[in-house]
Amino acid sequence: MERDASEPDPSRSRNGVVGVLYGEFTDTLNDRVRYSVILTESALTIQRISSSPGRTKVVFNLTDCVGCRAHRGPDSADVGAYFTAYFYPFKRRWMSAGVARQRVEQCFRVALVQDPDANLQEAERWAHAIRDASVLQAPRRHGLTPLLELQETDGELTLLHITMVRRPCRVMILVNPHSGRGQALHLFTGHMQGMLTEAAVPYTLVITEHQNHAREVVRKADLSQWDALVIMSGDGLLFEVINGLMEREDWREAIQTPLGILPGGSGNALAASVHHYSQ
Ligand SMILES: Nc1ncnc2c1ncn2[C@@H]1O[C@H](COP(=O)(O)OP(=O)(O)OP(=O)(O)O)[C@@H](O)[C@H]1O
Repeated sequence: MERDASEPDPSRSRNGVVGVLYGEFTDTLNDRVRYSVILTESALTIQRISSSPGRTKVVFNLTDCVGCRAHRGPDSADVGAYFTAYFYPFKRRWMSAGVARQRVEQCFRVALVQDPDANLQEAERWAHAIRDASVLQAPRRHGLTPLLELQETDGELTLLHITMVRRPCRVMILVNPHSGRGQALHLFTGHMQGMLTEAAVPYTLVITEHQNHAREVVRKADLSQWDALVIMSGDGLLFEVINGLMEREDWREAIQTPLGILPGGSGNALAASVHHYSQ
């Protein structure tokens, strides 16, 4: 008898969870600690394999995942490979009632065989699958472009199919190093740079050197090179960037460029209100 397509495929099901991928990997520091890892369309479920009962299962929502990469370990004699997923889930703050996004890194060692290349291939397969699944959970965040497949019949257009295509979101980041009592650049290198690397977002950093520098850069920039302009500063630099865009001959298109603001100033009223209302 043929299996109903709507029924879960039992070969991809473990502990009642239907997975896109299922694997067993070891802890990065201790080979004797093993985890079962299940990737579904919406979550990564990690369970410590242990004979003693207890709450060892952790579920990460893929909407909180910014990226995942496969890599080798620091020891060249190690045949194992690794994949690391980066999550920013909401968590309760220490000694506070509020919640905030906090970074969680999950790294696994893949040592299925003695061949390091085969292990790396498996780690890459996982990293790829986790990235793809998280992109589909948060298409706008990952810069997915919908491709519409249309068919023309007797002058009428019919939509056949929508495919989401991923292309890297290229960002120009403008930082005023004097902003926020000189803290903006430090905040960028200390926090933002790492997150951009984890999310594999290619960016160009512009550190402003004088008043109206950002305005000139934006006025002259080839905007087809960028998917977004992000300002890390107080409110002043954002106004410069908007003025620069509005002074261009192609200002009608230019002002459509997505703008972002990261709080780097002392007051950050605009960044706070924009981010508050976008939640
Ligand atoms: N390298 C620079 N040297 C001097 N002035 C700069 C430089 N880069 C930008 N500026 C100017 O500094 C002004 C204030 O910048 P911004 O709003 O980013 O910081 P801030 O005043 O520290 O922020 P906040 O108002 O929140 O304290 C901007 O209008 C900009 O023209």
